[in-house]
Amino acid sequence: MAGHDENVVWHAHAVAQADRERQHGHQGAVLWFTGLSGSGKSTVAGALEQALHQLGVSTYLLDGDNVRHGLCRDLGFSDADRRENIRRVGEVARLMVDAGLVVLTAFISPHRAERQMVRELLAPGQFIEVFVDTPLAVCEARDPKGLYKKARAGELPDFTGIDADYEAPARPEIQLDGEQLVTILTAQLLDLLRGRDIIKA
Ligand SMILES: Nc1ncnc2c1ncn2[C@@H]1O[C@H](COP(=O)(O)OS(=O)(=O)O)[C@@H](OP(=O)(O)O)[C@H]1O
Ligand SMILES: Nc1ncnc2c1ncn2[C@@H]1O[C@H](COP(=O)(O)OP(=O)(O)O)[C@@H](O)[C@H]1O
Repeated sequence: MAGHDENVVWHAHAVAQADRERQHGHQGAVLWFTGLSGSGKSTVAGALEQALHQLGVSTYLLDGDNVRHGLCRDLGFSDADRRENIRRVGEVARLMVDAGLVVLTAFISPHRAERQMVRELLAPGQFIEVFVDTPLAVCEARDPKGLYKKARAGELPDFTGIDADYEAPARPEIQLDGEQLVTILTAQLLDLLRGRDIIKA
């Protein structure tokens, strides 16, 4: 893969992130949801996006299932491919934060190192790690796509939580109890965004 080219120079544009944020009436930030398959990342991120949209906040939801149909369609689930998946999504999220959006991402993102890599792409306070903490047994019982069943049967190798690692965040900005009602979890996240002055109180 081509690396950084010393002949390519960063161009500072006349309209800056702060100008775009002023126009939106809120700050740009990324809410980085992480958790096991079936923990509720997409569901909670989707409910929060709907609530934010109703409040007039400019949002975008990047979801693993969808991104893997396009931007990351060439990637599988080896450690190297997951890393590249998260790197690309991190870069896209960074551009969207620069555009002044509240970005929600829903990726398993199982490794601490990759989540830290994305954190370091963003300015302090703009990366909010949301750990959707749902026990493996609960995720496995939900199994909406039947993937745990396949993984247990040995038909889906490298499945997170079964035969691939999930490293829980040590210090997420917020840890959600994934067995609580989605409305309660959404309210907790709205409080966090207000408390951090990302959206208006
Ligand atoms: N081997 C393996 N391990 C984990 N997940 C798998 C696997 N194979 C397919 N899937 C499906 O892909 C979704 C996870 O994709 P992500 O892009 O979020 O994964 S990662 O962050 O790169 O680890 C995940 O979606 P969610 O259930 O929404 O998390 C699964 O539906
Ligand atoms: N807080 C919750 N309480 C009960 N069921 C939930 C909750 N959050 C999600 N679910 C259900 O769990 C399943 C997995 O949720 P999903 O959002 O697809 O998880 P993920 O994106 O982490 O894979 C879905 O069937 C969803 O309806």
